[in-house]
Amino acid sequence: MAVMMSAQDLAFGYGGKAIGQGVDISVNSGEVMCLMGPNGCGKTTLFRTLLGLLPPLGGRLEMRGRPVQAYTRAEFARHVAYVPQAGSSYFPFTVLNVVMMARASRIGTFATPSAHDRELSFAALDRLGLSHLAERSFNEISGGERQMTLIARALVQEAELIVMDEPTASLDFGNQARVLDCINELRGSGLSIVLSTHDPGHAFACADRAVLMKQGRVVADGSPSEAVTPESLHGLYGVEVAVEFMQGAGRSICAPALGRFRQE
Ligand SMILES: Nc1ncnc2c1ncn2[C@@H]1O[C@H](COP(=O)(O)OP(=O)(O)OP(=O)(O)O)[C@@H](O)[C@H]1O
Repeated sequence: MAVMMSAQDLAFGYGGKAIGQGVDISVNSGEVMCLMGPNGCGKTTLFRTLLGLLPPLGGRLEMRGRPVQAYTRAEFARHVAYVPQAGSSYFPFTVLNVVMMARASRIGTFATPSAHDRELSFAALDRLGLSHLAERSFNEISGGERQMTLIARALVQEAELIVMDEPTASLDFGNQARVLDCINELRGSGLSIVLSTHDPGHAFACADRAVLMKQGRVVADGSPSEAVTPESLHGLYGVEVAVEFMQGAGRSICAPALGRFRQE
């Protein structure tokens, strides 16, 4: 399998101060990697570095065998798309226009989108079941719809790798499932995806690889069943966690064992 992005002995952080170091990870073509770790362990800082927004403080970071810093922003955007957390929105644009804006990396920032760009944007919305929202204001749709719109936006960028920062954060149960389903569908189409999550069960739901990070260092990296275990999760979060296969869901799920269970 071709390596899409790789980091070797990567150190990353802000203003010369390392938040993480000694990170060796690689994302293969068509692979979904799920990154997890406690608050403040450095997930977002690592993502900013992978996205070329922060310069590496040490080590090597390559996209398709070429240092990330050697790419121009426009060139890089043709390979890598970013899905930020939807949060609150201040985009006074229609959903279709928010998606279409991502075509800028293909057509030039100041070029006018063509009928083809419009068609592609509409098709991406349709693929995620959002076409009925195309003319609605991005400010006036729900958080889940916004998150899915941002995924559609990443798709029209036609990148090979999509980096998603906690794509299920603040989504209700149904929308979390829709986003995970959507990631699974994209995974089948050959795209590489790196996502972060606070629910280790998401690794079983949609990932080929799980990477566990603590205090800026990778402490486990493997298939979800190798890397996500009661022991590794206890080491990561300091709580007892049950990791069990659930027949009805067709995959393993993770649930913290609360006080009542600990005493049994
Ligand atoms: N702009 C910044 N300048 C300096 N330090 C920062 C900056 N942003 C974050 N940090 C620090 O870097 C560390 C890692 O933060 P980061 O946001 O990468 O963690 P995270 O794993 O994404 O956390 P969370 O799960 O809470 O989102 C934290 O100690 C944080 O205080």
